[in-house]
Formats: sequence, structure tokens, C-alpha cells
Amino acid sequence: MLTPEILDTFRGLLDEARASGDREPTAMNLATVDGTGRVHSRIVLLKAIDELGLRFFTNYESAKAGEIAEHKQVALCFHWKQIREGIQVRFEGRASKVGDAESDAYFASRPRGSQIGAWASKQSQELPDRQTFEERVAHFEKEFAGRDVTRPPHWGGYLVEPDRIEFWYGATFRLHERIVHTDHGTSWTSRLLYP
Ligand SMILES: Cc1cc2nc3c(=O)[nH]c(=O)nc-3n(C[C@H](O)[C@H](O)[C@H](O)COP(=O)(O)O)c2cc1C
Repeated sequence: MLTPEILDTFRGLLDEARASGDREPTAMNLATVDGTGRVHSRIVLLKAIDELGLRFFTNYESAKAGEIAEHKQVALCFHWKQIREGIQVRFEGRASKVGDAESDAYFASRPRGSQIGAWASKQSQELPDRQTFEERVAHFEKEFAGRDVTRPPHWGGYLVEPDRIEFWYGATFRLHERIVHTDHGTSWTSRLLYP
């Protein structure tokens, strides 16, 4: 469970990043490890954060989903270049699928084009040519014509429950400040680290 202080700090920084004109303030790097120990990373969007953790949405048959199934430990990293003198926030923790009701609710809030895309995209699988994808989009547009697009069973959210969080504050002459918060099960401790 995240402490109110950590949540407030994160939300305050995210609000600053939004106000700064950052085009993708919720973009975060997600690093995963597969069963052989190979590390993979890519950007996903943060859709919610509360005391339980951070939520993002994706295809449950994607490469990242396979890696999370093999190895639940993940890392998330935000970098907001435009605020203060640059901020980095790192989270480490375990990822698990959110419940169907939560995925349904978020899916229903997405633009229709994104909903169709979730059906049409076999995310991370080899695509023979662009036309094949466009045909799949057209197929699902026809299938859902005149009615709401339901959530595909292969699409949903993950909750990352962090047990280590680091705030890095940029500063002139490289006197950056690093504060790391660690969850010990019943309480969190905070330490400074050399930059
Ligand atoms: C700004 C940005 C936001 C993205 N947001 C998401 C997202 O929220 N969910 C997602 O599945 N992919 C998102 N992607 C695409 C992923 O980076 C990635 O290409 C895709 O999820 C496939 O990753 P995988 O093959 O490792 O599973 C985003 C990419 C960018 C550049």
C-alpha cells in the first residue's frame, strides 16, 4: 500500500508535468524480464494510481503479458524533462491482472477507434503486411456496426504494486537529489542516496 505522502508527491509532480505542456505526461517505461532472464522495455500509459499501485492497459496476449506471466517483477520509470530541473520517478514491484469489471469500465471509456483496434491488433505477433491489419479493422468495424464494442477477452489492465519507489530531482551542477522509499510489509522507510 502506498503511503498518502508518496501518493501526494507523485500526483503533485504529475500535475506539474501535465501543466508544463508535456505531450505524454503519463508515459512510463515498463521493463519486464522473460523466463530466460532477458530484459525487455517499452512505453505504456499510466491510467490510474492509488494506494494499491499503478494501472496500465494492454493486450493479454502481447509479449509483455507473456513476460509478466513468467516473471511478475517489473519496473516502471517516468521522466519529466520540462518540470523543475528534470524529474525521474522509478517504481519496482509485482504486476497482476486487474479484475474484469475494472477492465470493462476502462475499455468502455476508450474512443471507438481504440476499441476496434483492440480487437483488430494481435499485439506483438508478426504482421505479414499492413493491409492484413486494415482488413481486420474493417472486419471488426462491420461486426460491431450499430452497437457498442465489447471488451475483447484478450485485453485488460495490470496493477503494479510497488515495493520500492525512487524520486530523482535534477539540480544544477549535478547535485541531484535522490529519495528512495522501501516497503517492508507493514511500514515504509525512506533514505537519501548519493546521486
Ligand atoms: C507514448 C506511447 C504510449 C503507449 N501506450 C501503450 C499502452 O498504454 N499500452 C500498450 O499496450 N502499448 C502502449 N504503447 C505501445 C508499446 O510501447 C508497445 O509497442 C506495445 O505495447 C507492444 O509491446 P510488447 O511487444 O513488448 O508487448 C505505447 C507506445 C508509446 C510510444
